[in-house]
Amino acid sequence: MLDAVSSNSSQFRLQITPPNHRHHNHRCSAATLNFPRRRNLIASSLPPPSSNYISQAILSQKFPEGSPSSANDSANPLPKPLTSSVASKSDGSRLRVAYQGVNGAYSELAAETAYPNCEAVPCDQFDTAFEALERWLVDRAVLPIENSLGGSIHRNYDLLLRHRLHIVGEVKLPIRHCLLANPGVKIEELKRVLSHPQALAQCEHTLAKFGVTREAVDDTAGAAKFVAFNKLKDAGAVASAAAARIYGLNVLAEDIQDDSDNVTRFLMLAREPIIPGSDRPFKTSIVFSHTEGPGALFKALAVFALRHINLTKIESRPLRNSNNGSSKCFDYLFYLDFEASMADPNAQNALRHLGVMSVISFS
Ligand SMILES: O=C(O)C(=O)Cc1ccccc1
Repeated sequence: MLDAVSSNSSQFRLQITPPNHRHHNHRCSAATLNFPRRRNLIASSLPPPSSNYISQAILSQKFPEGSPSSANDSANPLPKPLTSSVASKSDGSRLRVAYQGVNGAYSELAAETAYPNCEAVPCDQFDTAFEALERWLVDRAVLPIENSLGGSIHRNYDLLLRHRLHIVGEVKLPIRHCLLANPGVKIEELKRVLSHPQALAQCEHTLAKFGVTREAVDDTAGAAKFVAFNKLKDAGAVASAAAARIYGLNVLAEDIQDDSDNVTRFLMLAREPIIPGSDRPFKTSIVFSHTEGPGALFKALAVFALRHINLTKIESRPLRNSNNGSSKCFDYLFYLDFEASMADPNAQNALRHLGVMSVISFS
């Protein structure tokens, strides 16, 4: 159930009460996946692979209508045409962009950077933001996916697969953390510091020097709000300077991240995919799985290397419930980002090859 809940700061914050077993049908239940049949997979209706060896799904792009295909590839039909993405609302109203956290969170800043003049909508949890998008309560959702110090935000990779949404853009934000406390409180008086786990990890060494214990909460601005509203004297928060202004806290220390070069990459999600073009650089995200075999991953990556397509990121996540009672404990999903548009036949062929490879390997 999706409810709009009024928060103390006079704005709405979305909360969802999940019905029991809500996500059960989203779990992976077999050792191999046939992505195109799984409705929770985000974008693509790629033709089902002919074997279980490699299956794949496109996270961020689909093939454009009428895209060219070479004679060699004509046996393998292209996925269905795209629908167009909505850049701004036709009635002139502001784009509503859901983010996890409260006013002053970095994700809010990411939303405003990606969509200037948008209405950023705070949500209790990521699931809430995603469901708000799925239920047309908002037009976009924003999701932090990786940080230059803390690495990938694994939970958010998993979330991408649990929802039928499309990646339509990304922003990279420099993150400058501050240590915040109530007016009059000195650093020496702080016993604990509250923040998002990623923020705490990014400031690990600095916080260790201050001799405080770290307490993880849902978001940085939420930590600041909690410290302020409870007028805590022994607790501070790691959050942005904007959060300090919003909740009336003092900035005790600036730039407390362990490395000044601290950047977080956020994804923008929509219900509809964008139409990939060739007018500007595009990036495509896919997810695929493969079964065992020497060099399986090497061969999968080679389809891109052979075509001089640059990979920008690879991440693996365990495939849940894939064990099936066998002695093998781990199967993986691979998330891959590459620098090419799906309007580019070279990229189309690479993905076909990824599928075709499975036929070759099994025959
Ligand atoms: O908690 C926040 O403010 C977020 O938006 C998540 C986050 C936390 C730390 C760095 C970047 C994003």
